Amino acid sequence: MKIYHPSKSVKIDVPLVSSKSESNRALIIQASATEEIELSNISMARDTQTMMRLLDSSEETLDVLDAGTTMRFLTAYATANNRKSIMTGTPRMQDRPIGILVDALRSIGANIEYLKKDGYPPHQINNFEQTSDTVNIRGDVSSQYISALLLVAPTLPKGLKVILEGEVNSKPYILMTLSLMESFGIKYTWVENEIIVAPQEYKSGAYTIESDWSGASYWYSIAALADVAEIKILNLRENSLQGDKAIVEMMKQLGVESTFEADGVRLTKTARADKFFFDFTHCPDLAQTIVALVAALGMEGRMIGLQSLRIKETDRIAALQNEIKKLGLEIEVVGDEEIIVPKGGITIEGQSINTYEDHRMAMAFAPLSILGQLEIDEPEVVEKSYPSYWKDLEAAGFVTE
Ligand SMILES: O=C(O)C1=C[C@@H](OP(=O)(O)O)[C@@H](O)[C@H](O)C1
Ligand SMILES: C=C(OP(=O)(O)O)C(=O)O
Repeated sequence: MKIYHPSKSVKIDVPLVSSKSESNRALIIQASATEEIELSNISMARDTQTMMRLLDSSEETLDVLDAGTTMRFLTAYATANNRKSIMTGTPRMQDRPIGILVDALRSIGANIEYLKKDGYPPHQINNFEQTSDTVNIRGDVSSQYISALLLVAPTLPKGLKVILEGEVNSKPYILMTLSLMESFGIKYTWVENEIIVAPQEYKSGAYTIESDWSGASYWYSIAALADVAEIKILNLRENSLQGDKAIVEMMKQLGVESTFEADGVRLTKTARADKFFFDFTHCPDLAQTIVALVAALGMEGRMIGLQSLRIKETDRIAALQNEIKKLGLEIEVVGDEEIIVPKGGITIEGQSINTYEDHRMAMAFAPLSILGQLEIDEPEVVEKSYPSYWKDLEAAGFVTE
């Protein structure tokens, strides 16, 4: 699909998609509760629609497609509810590790077998009888394993003590899980590296899902690149549960100021710093937006804390390196966790971007089409988290054909 922006002036109130991370947690809580839970503004993201469909399904095989949270949260949920299931997904999902979660569930009494490769989906969940109230789990691969355990913890007969080992990455996602649990009456303690959740029931309540801060990042990139930007993103809150609100801080270096209003956040252009630096350990989903943007602005940048990018929808470090190279700039990758963008700049006009079946590759590069016409491969990948992305961009004056 070709995309360009004829005027480089963007004036819009964006009706952003709602958060798939909040939605998928809230849906597991709703399914685990005996009392009524009312959820509003559930995300239209495919990952959330898949979660809803599978929670309602009576089939034995649960195919999550490419949804990481759906795979991890449903693995723990099916186990805790003694729901005999085969968990599977796309070929890429079958290459995304799940062994740390399966080992944790096995250590408290689950009987789970791998059907292809040890440590990876597909896997079969058999019977579960809780034999222990304590799990030890490393926190440096994916926080989703920890959130998955916590969401079911109150419903386990013995409750759960989760002992976190080593570094904990993506920590705001764990805090989001606990905050949402707390909204439905759950008490917990987190002291040093131990999170304790006693057996208890989720209480009735209502919750409105916030818009998606990860999706907001593409609008910040548009604001930074446009000549004129009058952009307001609707339904974002200053006291968000989402760690990707870190985009507000990050974009101060990249020339965009945020002002919170009652119904959303207003973006204004300001001066930018000479060099960009940020640690993405706790907000990995923002990395592609920012690497692409810094390259497009011709700035020098250093991004660290990127270790989880290699095991997401694609190897995102390799994907960024390949695509930015096509635009004429060699980014430097240091080990598995750091990218250095050299000062210079890129050429956009007439170039084409491969998206590697990764929604964030498409969404992170599309804003660069303010600077020239781009071709974006497999535009439908955005369905995973932000199905109305292209429609929203068209409303902001982008032309797609
Ligand atoms: O819990 C969540 O909702 C998520 C956690 C993060 O994954 P990791 O914990 O694997 O970094 C993030 O990348 C993903 O998009 C959503
Ligand atoms: C990594 C992501 O999602 P998940 O891990 O849930 O597939 C993402 O949305 O960028």
